Amino acid sequence: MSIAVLGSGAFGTALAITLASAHDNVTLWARDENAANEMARIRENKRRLSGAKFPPSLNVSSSLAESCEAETLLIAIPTQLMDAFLRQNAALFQHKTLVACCKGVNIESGLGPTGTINKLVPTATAAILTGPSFAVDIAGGLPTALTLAGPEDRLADLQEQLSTPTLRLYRTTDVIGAELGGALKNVIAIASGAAIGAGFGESARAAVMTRGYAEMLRLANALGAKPATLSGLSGFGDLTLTCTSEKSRNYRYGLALGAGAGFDETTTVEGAKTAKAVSILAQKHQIDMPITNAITEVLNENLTVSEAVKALLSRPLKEE
Ligand SMILES: NC(=O)c1ccc[n+]([C@@H]2O[C@H](COP(=O)([O-])OP(=O)(O)OC[C@H]3O[C@@H](n4cnc5c(N)ncnc54)[C@H](O)[C@@H]3O)[C@@H](O)[C@H]2O)c1
Ligand SMILES: O=P(O)(O)OC[C@H](O)CO
Repeated sequence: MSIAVLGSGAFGTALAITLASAHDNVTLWARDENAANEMARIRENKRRLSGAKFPPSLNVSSSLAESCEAETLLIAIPTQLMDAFLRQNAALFQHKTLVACCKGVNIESGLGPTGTINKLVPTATAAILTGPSFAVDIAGGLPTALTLAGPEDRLADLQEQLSTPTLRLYRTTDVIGAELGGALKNVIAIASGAAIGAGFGESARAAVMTRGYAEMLRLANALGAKPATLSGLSGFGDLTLTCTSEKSRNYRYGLALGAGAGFDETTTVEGAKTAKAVSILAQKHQIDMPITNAITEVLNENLTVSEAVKALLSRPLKEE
């Protein structure tokens, strides 16, 4: 079985490293020819995942057509860029198994990664790989468990193909639940970071995480997800990791927001655009998502973090 990882950011590179350590015929595709040549030569992605050496068997290519000859294609580019990427290259993806490896909701379409694949490449089989993991941990061979969600008829084979001795995949057919868990937790991670960055303390962060989880569940239920999926790796598991670790870019972005500090705008922070996309979805489905909406208001510069907290605390008292 051949695998290509499309996108040589931190996550794509980490997945390619672990997959190539366990399987033959793994290719990492980078869109930039110079970057691909350098990675092939020095056996490392210095820019995105410095220090993680490539296994000798990992191929690196800047030819998308060649890379797409693989049977299974993992797409590891940020969510907001997937739409254009799939449109531009749709001819190469027909009848392929496309595994989305990103976490978010598209701000224009309101679709998650698999929804985007299904819309733009309907002949493909769409799956998603998501859950608690930092690229540096996966690439370093540290034990990691993720959720693989996809259609029943392909799922067990895919699970076998994409598992490695250190990367343990759990399967589910609840694609909506898996992708919503990964998308929504990033918004709550920004809120958690903001709580800590503004000096509100760890008890406040626990409140944000718990009430954030409650609103994640409300939206997921309304959109047809299974509650059990949200309590698994792709929901609760990833929420816990992302809201408590400074390795998370979403959490660090929140820290900077809370502290009124600057943040490198070129960093991938999926939760920022996803917050806005989710607020629109919540309004459409009439779901109460106060923390997500507060983050959207802060990002739109309609509220400061302190004003957002005041507004959250002054809501009418309610049952848990
Ligand atoms: N980094 C992690 O620890 C981690 C872990 C789990 C999941 N993820 C998810 O993986 C996804 C990607 O994140 P990342 O950490 O790899 O981001 P990154 O910022 O490290 O890299 C993004 C990559 O996408 C590439 N890219 C952008 N536009 C492209 C296009 N049009 N065509 C081809 N390539 C393009 C960039 O060149 C870059 O290499 C995100 O959804 C993120 O949530 C990341
Ligand atoms: O760095 P972040 O915030 O994108 O988080 C990375 C992963 O999603 C954690 O599971």
